[in-house]
Amino acid sequence: MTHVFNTQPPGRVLVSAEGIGKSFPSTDGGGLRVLDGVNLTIREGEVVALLGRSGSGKSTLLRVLAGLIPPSHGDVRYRGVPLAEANPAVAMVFQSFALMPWLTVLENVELGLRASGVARAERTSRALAAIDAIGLDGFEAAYPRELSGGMAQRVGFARAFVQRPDLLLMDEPFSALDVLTGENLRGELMAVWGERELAGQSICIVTHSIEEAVQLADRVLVLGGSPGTIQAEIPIHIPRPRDKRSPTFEAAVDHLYALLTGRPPGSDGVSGQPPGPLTHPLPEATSGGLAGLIEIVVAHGGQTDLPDLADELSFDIDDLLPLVDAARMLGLLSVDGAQSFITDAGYAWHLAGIQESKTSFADLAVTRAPLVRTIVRALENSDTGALRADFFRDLLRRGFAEADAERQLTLAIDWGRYGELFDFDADTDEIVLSEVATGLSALLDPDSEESGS
Ligand SMILES: Nc1ncnc2c1ncn2[C@@H]1O[C@H](COP(=O)(O)OP(=O)(O)OP(=O)(O)O)[C@@H](O)[C@H]1O
Repeated sequence: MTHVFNTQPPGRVLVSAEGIGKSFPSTDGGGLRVLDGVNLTIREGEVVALLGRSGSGKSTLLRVLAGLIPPSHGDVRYRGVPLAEANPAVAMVFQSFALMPWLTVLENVELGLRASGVARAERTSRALAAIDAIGLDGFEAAYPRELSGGMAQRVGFARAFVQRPDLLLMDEPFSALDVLTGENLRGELMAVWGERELAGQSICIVTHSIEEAVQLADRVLVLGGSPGTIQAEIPIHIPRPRDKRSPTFEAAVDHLYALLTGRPPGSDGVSGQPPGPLTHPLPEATSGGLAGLIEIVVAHGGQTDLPDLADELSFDIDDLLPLVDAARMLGLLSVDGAQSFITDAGYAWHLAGIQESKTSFADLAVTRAPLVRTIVRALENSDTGALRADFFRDLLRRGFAEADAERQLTLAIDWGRYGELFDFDADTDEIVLSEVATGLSALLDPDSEESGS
């Protein structure tokens, strides 16, 4: 396969989205706002990455751009014309491959062409060419169950290429694959795209991997906040093929890391919003995970570069950042740009014996983790020191989708149990205050809320 890389400057606007907002109905009957005021354009011939953490609305935005779901506000235009339904000039590649198990590779690839009425001879020759281009030659008669994940995703790509789309939309296409397979397939995708014969003219890829975004994109749009907005647009002017070890590549990765941790260099501190369980959710980190992170940072001399650490641990951003966020929420780590530093409280927690470390964790959780504080306060105000978990579920459903609300409660219970603040009785579905927590009531002084961030 010849590796001719696309070096054309971006052309005319292909897709534009203006003022996009999207809400979903929430379980309490209100609306869950997922996107707000999103503006973006995708031009002919460019690769755009939508980078953001889990839940930032990336997949939702991609589906809106494809015309698969309507926005609640704003509009999407394709070559200047408002999009009212699924855009036929767009092809999609999904993380889950989404192949038809009862069809062969060739039939799966032909499927879209058959639906759009392409004659048999043409669809077979186009499908065979696409299969060949993505390295699946010889597997035409195989069924999806006979293929490895990497091969199955090649079918996903072939099925998209064969449509000769103007725009290829990809939703985390490599994240279900092992690291090496993902790396290979990324390289091959870019080679096929460079040839321009089969691939889409433009690519928009959703990813939560910073390295993947820098590897592939001409522009990275950083999605974040709640509801999600585009928080930064970073052009990547690194010639292709890109060398991950080059200083320019590393500098771009560090810059995006700093943006995603939400702390540009020199600005670690408390956020402006008053902390509450709905505005300051608990990051996805268990007490055990936190202890592991602090241990590793101490082993690095108390300071570490986050992208290097992620690399070392073979973590991607979704694995590492919630841990870092949780450690920062509890004041165990501070973050400046892409550097993290252990704090005095972090050292103290690390060095403490088992009981002492539980007590200091309890102090930090009650003063700095809004949901834990809310639970302790509510339990203290109940006659029996116990409340049905549904009481807190109802509160959380006002700000989160069902699964996220449950996740928040599970995390709070893990943190509360570790600090011996409260316990959860699965039989009665009750959260019960512990004696330790009763002794912490002084920390629940309203003034102490300001210390949470
Ligand atoms: N059809 C839906 N109904 C209700 N809520 C939804 C729906 N689709 C998405 N959401 C919610 O919207 C939020 C954003 O989801 P989305 O999948 O767009 O985020 P994401 O950034 O792609 O996350 P991930 O990387 O985890 O896939 C989540 O809280 C999700 O639960």
